[in-house]
Amino acid sequence: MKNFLLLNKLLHLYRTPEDQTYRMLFVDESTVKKILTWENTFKAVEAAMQRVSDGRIVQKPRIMTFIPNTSNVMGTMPGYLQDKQFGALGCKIVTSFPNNAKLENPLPSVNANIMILDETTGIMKAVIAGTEITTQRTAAASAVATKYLYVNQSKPCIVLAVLGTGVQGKIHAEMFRHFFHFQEVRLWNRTKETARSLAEELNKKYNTDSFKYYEDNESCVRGADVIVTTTNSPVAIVRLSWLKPGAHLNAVGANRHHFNELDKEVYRNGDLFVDSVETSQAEIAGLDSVADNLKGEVGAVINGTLKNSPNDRITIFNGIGKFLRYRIGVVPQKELQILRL
Ligand SMILES: NC(=O)C1=CN([C@@H]2O[C@H](COP(=O)(O)OP(=O)(O)OC[C@H]3O[C@@H](n4cnc5c(N)ncnc54)[C@H](OP(=O)(O)O)[C@@H]3O)[C@@H](O)[C@H]2O)C=CC1
Ligand SMILES: O=C(O)C1=NCCCC1
Repeated sequence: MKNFLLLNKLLHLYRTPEDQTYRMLFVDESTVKKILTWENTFKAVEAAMQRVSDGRIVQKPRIMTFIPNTSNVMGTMPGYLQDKQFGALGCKIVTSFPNNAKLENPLPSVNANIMILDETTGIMKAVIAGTEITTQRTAAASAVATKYLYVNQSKPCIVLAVLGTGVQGKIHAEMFRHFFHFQEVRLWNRTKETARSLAEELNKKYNTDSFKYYEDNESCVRGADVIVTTTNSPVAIVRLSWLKPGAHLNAVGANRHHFNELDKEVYRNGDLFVDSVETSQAEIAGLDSVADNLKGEVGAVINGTLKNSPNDRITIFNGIGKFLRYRIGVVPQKELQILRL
């Protein structure tokens, strides 16, 4: 992290000496794209998960505003972290409008902005475009969970199956291959052509033939070591009988239909880990029915206060998405000149 300093330090520079108020800093999407790296996003998410489990946060379940008669939703995620280096008071607003992807000129279906407020005055200091941060952060959360629940157990990273090849499917496929060196990355999508063309695009980009297109979800999942689901599917797209003992799953799809991409039997026969027990209990419909399978937080595994599952157990990570995950480590000071208003 040599070139990276933290946003809160940067923001001190915006205090004007005359009136001691802050100028508002706006960091747009293209600036974020220039300065974010997968490595730093991974480290930020890893640190944030640890802090959630250390109890060094104030973070209530987010407020989801469902827009009637549509599948559109706005999530509001306030949070506070007391920490000299990483401290933050802020709020992310994220929308999920699934039909954006089908527009004549497609837009991302998930869009976000992050507001940062001064911890002593409560004055807003910055608005940071949060769509790329959300994209990378979500895949990094799955990657951190996979590292601590699966890879660190010396389990094989040969075959990755990615179900759903929208924005999240694509970044999961690329990031997981980058971090864990999967030999084969299988891609399945409801609209088959999208998976086929993504496999082609990624094989070309990385000069490889490891990205494989699959016609049906069952054959995509059978034999996979790690499975990622990134769809809006309201019904299960992964069944227990397709899974290898000891496989790891990251269930990312989280719109109106939290918790539905994996068949209930998968949860009943697996160990479930989350990023925050408190917010997951509030948000994940049906969690009560598999309460015995909820083992705890990934951060607790990282901190060493929660034991990993036995090697032949199926493990599942359900990430909900948190303001604090976005806040830390996001803006490198090296870009100070670019960001100075
Ligand atoms: N947990 C978290 O923190 C986050 C969760 N998400 C969630 O991840 C999911 C994917 O997001 P993103 O990639 O940005 O969205 P995209 O719109 O880019 O992709 C949506 C994907 O879902 C598939 N899909 C939609 N409806 C169905 C269905 N009924 N059955 C099967 N597949 C379906 C689409 O397939 P097709 O091409 O056929 O339409 C496409 O592959 C969403 O549920 C989103 O809310 C996203 C970001 C953060
Ligand atoms: O946490 C997030 O960010 C999201 N959660 C569910 C909907 C899309 C974005």
